[in-house]
Amino acid sequence: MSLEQAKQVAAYQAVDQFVTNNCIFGVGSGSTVVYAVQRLAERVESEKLKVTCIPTSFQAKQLIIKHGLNLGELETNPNIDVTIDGADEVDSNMTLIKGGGGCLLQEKIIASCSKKLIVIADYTKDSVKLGDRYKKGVPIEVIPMAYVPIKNKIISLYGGEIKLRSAVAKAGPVVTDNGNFILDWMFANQNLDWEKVNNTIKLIPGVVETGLFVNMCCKAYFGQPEGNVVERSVIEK
Ligand SMILES: O=C(CO)[C@H](O)[C@H](O)COP(=O)(O)O
Repeated sequence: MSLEQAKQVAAYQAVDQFVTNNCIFGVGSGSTVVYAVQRLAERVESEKLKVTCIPTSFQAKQLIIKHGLNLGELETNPNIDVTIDGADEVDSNMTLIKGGGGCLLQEKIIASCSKKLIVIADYTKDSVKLGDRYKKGVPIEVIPMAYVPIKNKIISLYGGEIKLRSAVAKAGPVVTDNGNFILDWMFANQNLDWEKVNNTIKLIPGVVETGLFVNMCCKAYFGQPEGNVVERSVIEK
């Protein structure tokens, strides 16, 4: 089974288990979410479901419109029932790295307004410690004028290496949906307390948001090479 098929089975299973009639549904971003929206559109059509979709990015909004789904706004729907989103890496505590696609800020806002955040991913995202599998580091969205001091402060606090994310089909940096830059922090120490790190980095002036999602995700679906899906839930402490 290809990686794409692994993404698809995870997405379909999550949508089948979590989307119900009249729900307010947060739509994540990335390539795996494309399959979730496809499945949602099929179910809305065949079961005549009423679902209001709240996007986490320009891409998500386009997907909702393309599939003829009901597009809502956070302003009028601040209480989201469930959000289904992708992730770049999920560790054994269900801490996530997100933002590989550059949409982390709106993704975190939507996740924070959701009763449940469900992750869908292929098996390559399932790891024990952050950095085991995802090698591009933690994305950090920053105000453009502050990217150099922010970079220096993070390095002096925790070490590692930081790159300003470059655009692919444009000269210069990636500019997010919110008009900001992204720093990718390749941390050197995998044994950090990610909650503390997230809180500390967020206090640096000019940092808008980090791609560390700590204590936010309650369940993850990982599509496997054999075609089955492994489900992992947060263990209550
Ligand atoms: O956080 C994200 C975008 O900001 C994505 O959800 C994450 O990068 C995973 O994407 P994909 O499903 O394409 O692997």
